[in-house]
Amino acid sequence: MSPLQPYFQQCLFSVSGPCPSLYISVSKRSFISCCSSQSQTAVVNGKLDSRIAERDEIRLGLPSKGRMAADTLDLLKDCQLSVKQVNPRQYVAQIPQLSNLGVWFQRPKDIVRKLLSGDLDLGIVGLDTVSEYGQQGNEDLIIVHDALEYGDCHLSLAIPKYGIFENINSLKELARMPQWTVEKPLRVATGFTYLGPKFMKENGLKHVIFSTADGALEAAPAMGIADAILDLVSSGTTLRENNLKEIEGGVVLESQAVLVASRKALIQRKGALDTTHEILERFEAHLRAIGQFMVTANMRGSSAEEVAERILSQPSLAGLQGPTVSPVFSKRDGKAVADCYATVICVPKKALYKSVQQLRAVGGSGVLISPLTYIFDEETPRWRELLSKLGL
Ligand SMILES: Nc1ncnc2c1ncn2[C@@H]1O[C@H](COP(=O)(O)OP(=O)(O)OP(=O)(O)O)[C@@H](O)[C@H]1O
Ligand SMILES: O=P(O)(O)OC[C@H]1O[C@H](OP(=O)(O)OP(=O)(O)O)[C@H](O)[C@@H]1O
Ligand SMILES: [Mg+2]
Repeated sequence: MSPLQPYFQQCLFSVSGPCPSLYISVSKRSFISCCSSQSQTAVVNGKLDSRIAERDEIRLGLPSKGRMAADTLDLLKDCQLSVKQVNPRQYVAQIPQLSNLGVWFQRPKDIVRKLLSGDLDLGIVGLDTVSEYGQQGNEDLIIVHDALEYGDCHLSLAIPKYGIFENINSLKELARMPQWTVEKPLRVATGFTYLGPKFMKENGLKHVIFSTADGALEAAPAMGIADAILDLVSSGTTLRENNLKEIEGGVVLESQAVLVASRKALIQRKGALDTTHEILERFEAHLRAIGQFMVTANMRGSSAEEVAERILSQPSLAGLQGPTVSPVFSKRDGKAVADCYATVICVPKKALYKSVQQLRAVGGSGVLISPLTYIFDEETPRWRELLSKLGL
């Protein structure tokens, strides 16, 4: 029997107050996943007990399947944080570089729920999932990195291109349509039952009702089940193929993969903040590096300054902080003499060929190009931001 079971029996639906999202999750969604036996958040004698579960490992939740799964593993691999998973059906794995961390594969929405319940400490999911299942505004979730640069999509309202909607192209026009009344509200099909109503309310649409389904929502208008849908869009193909259109002002949220953490875990769990710092630094340094190449070349010249001046005369050769120019020594008459210089610069991928041409134009030869793994800068702004969100 879990140590919390007696509490659950006494106060099954009294988990509220400081943690309202837990209450909503319990009443509207999966009770079991929110009230895991390992979570130590419970109301005892009217007080919130917010101790975190005792365990030695820090837990990172990663998507077990779906469109985020492979890209998440690729990102970690590119950051030299490869996940060692014996086979894809095994839901627990390790990252050898982070010895105090265990990886748990879960469905994206369960990652967010388990962060809230204290069963996970860190997770990687889409911002849409955090916003929907983390009930934005909940103080216990912190976005550590908000732009991991994959899983891009947006949550958007879409209506049919035909019939009464033919000339409706904005949310304002949709709201002004005389058709929507108390008796006959606008019917919206969505899987986003928290963000959907919130968005409509914020935008002053009064007569709206929602229905929900797990997928293929784009069929709902043609089936006569709904007037509009609210769903994720990336390429726009599914909308187009189902004769639907997005409207001005209808985007609820722009989303991409994010690193999210439990505030409680960062503050209370031993090692969690240090591990988060390392993951954040590696992500930042890698994401900074993927847009850049390192270019090295030899340059003849009379001095390092003269070579640097020639390089800086070219618009694409400034590098991240100006070019590095170092003497290359050869022995002449028994003496070490520098008559050639090596230059190293970082060049954005899209300017690569232009940079090579410009290097050659100012006397560069033997140009070598290598991909960059990391660019570690000074302390990242995201880390400072995280510390300030934690009040540290
Ligand atoms: N075109 C897209 N459609 C849906 N999700 C997308 C799209 N592009 C990127 N994503 C991201 O991928 C996530 C969906 O991943 P996945 O399909 O694995 O989850 P899911 O469908 O919510 O899971 P489940 O099958 O458990 O309902 C979204 O939350 C979003 O962040
Ligand atoms: O803009 P697009 O690139 O066409 O992508 C959008 C579609 O992709 C997702 O569905 P998914 O493939 O997950 O299928 P489902 O709706 O059955 O879950 C989403 O729910 C949209 O239907
Ligand atoms: Mg899906």
